[in-house]
Amino acid sequence: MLRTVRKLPMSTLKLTSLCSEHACFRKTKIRVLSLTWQNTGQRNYSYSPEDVKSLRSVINPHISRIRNIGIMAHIDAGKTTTTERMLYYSGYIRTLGDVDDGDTVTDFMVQERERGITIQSAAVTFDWKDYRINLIDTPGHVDFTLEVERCLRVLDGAVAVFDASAGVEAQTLTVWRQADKHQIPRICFLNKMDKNRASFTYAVESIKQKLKTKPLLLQLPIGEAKTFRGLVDVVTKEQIIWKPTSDMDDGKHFEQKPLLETDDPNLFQEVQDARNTLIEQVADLDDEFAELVLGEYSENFDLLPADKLQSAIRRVTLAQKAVPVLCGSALKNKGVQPLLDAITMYLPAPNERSYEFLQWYKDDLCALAFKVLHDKCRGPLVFIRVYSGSLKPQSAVYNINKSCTERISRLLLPFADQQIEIPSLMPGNIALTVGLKQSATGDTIVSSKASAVAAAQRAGRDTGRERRSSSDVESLLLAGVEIPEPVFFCTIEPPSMAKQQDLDNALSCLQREDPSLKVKLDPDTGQTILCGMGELHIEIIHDRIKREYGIETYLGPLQIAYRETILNAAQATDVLDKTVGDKRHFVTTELEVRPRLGDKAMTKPAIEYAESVIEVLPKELQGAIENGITNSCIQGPLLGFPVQDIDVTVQSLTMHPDTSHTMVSACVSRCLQKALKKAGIQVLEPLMNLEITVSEDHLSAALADLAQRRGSVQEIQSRQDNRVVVAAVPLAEMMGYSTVLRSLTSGSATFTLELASYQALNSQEQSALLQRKMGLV
Ligand SMILES: Nc1nc2c(ncn2[C@@H]2O[C@H](COP(=O)(O)OP(=O)(O)OP(=O)(O)O)[C@@H](O)[C@H]2O)c(=O)[nH]1
Repeated sequence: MLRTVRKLPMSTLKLTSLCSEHACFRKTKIRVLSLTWQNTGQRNYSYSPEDVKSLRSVINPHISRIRNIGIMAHIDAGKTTTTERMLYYSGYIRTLGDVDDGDTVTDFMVQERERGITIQSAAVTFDWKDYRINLIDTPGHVDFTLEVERCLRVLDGAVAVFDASAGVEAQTLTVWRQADKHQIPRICFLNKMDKNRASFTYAVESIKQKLKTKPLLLQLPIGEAKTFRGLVDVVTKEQIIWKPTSDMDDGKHFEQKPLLETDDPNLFQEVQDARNTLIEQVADLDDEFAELVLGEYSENFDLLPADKLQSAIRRVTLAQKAVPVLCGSALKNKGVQPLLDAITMYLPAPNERSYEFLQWYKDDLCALAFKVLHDKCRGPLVFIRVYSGSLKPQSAVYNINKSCTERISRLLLPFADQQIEIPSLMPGNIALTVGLKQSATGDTIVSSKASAVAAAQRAGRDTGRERRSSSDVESLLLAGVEIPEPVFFCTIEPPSMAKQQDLDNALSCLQREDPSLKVKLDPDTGQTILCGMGELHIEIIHDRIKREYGIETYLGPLQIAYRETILNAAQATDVLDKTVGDKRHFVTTELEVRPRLGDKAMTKPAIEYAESVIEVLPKELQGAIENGITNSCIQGPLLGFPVQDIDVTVQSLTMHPDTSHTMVSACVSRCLQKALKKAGIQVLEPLMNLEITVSEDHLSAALADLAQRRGSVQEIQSRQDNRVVVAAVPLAEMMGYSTVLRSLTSGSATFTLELASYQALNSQEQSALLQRKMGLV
């Protein structure tokens, strides 16, 4: 984040269309198309159109040969650089891209290349040895955490990349927890072993302490920092040394041979000890292996064949009992090929993961749309992962989330800068679809509405519930990712009213790509409001509207998304009596509100009905009442911020038989506002977890600044030569913090900011805020 802005890409040339030739694949046509959205740099790809033949075998590989993996880490740990090396060694690209030169394959958005950070996850498909790897490079910046979680949803395994000089950093913890939630087996890659302060031991210890996991050391580095030149495979006791060749030091060539005692007696002993420890660790976690070790090989672990140990490591990794640890330096081209081998060897194939929902679908199609891209010529391109059944072009599919049937016109496999049109997509695989107009990121796609209902019924039976209605379907199926409420918002205006429609279109396209972006209308001013996860998030959206949609918009000042809650219980009544045409709408209602006590902030009110109401209330009216209550909570009575943590009881409701549901909602909504006002409103502000990594020299300046921001320091840790300050600070005090911290620390410090909770403003702060909002100060 505080890294100096990196160089602009040299070229903004559009990739020329490579080919649209037709080639035969078992009587089926395969077309190779160019990627039109990767329009910011000319790359040198290995697969030329003539190579289409070589792609035939990869179209639908056997499921056991597929690895859907993600690369995740703290910002700047080296995910994109590692991915770029993987693509190079696999033959996907012929020249190595560099994040600092802005010409990597996966960071293809202009903003990513300019800033040197990953914003959108990128999905690339390549082959390593006999395996198909679908790899997703995820963003490290905390504003894009949701993008990471969305991707984790479709991954079978992940590589967590660490900066070996920093160990576990703040964002690593967040993504690690997300991977725990989705039960994703992982491998750790200690990158940047060439850096001055790189320490294998320190990084491993930090994984043990902070991630509370059991690291399995599968490699030991040969040398550290400047002297880092290779590694030893602890399982096979082979040393792998990268030696620059005369013409190019691209890491393609390395020497792999057994490590002998005469090569380096100390290292030999270290490896011997590490292997014994590894065997003991794995035996502790895997009974089958323990039996083997205690039986045949108890006298001499040296005789234990490497493949037996590898199979056992695979089992414990898949069971998430431990995590293999590897090391290297992606930038210096060391350690990436063994990492690729480890991905194929230790991470699961799609059929080795267990998904509860699969039993409900049997062999029917069940797929997840996990990413949307907008292509100017072909409209939305939706990335789909198939879990069961198969997908074919020119077929109708049913989107459960949107309750609509859509048509897939084509299926494309993204391979380098080409897209290969494919005849079908089998379980476990990932591809791009053309033709889906409604589907958005996170939607569940099945073959038809009937198949969704059948799956829901099977699920209902399995869970011992009553037959479910079709409206219950979505709650049963592939759960999307929980989208946190945005903490920042601002108004956005087009240059003229004539451009409003274009802006609305651009925003709806961007929202389909990114569900963490929220757009709403200010009911008082009619202005469009943009809500995002952080300053960077909003900045990037603004920039994309300009560059990708050609609209120069004006953003209002960035504002904090406060919340409102109530201090006491209160009751209110309301009467609505309105005649529209010849119909009289008449409702009376009485509501009670109470503060809800609980750990988790909830913006959705808990709604109950008094006995007397529930006895006479027609079922269909319940929806209208609940809409009225929920809508009223979107805008609190004091400042118009969402109301959280309240319980509502509908004490009474009477109505004239002709009264429309809309009028019932309106009456309930108005009554709730009255009750909230009577209950006394407390404004809550977002409180953030802040983690600053700063050198000893600049620590006091950073702390002094923090004190002026109402920050409370919780802990100061040591991380190698740096200090890590862990603090809680109100978001309102953090506007423009990156600029201030940069100048205070000469650009050497970094920080991450993440929502912790909402805390009450004291009465002084609350009235000052009220005055500011009313324009009185
Ligand atoms: N010394 C050293 N630097 C590296 C290594 N790998 C990456 N870097 C540098 O670290 C910086 C960040 O690298 P990226 O690959 O963009 O890291 P990232 O994790 O993808 O970053 P985000 O996408 O922004 O989260 C760049 O300046 C890289 O050149 C490495 O092995 N050694």
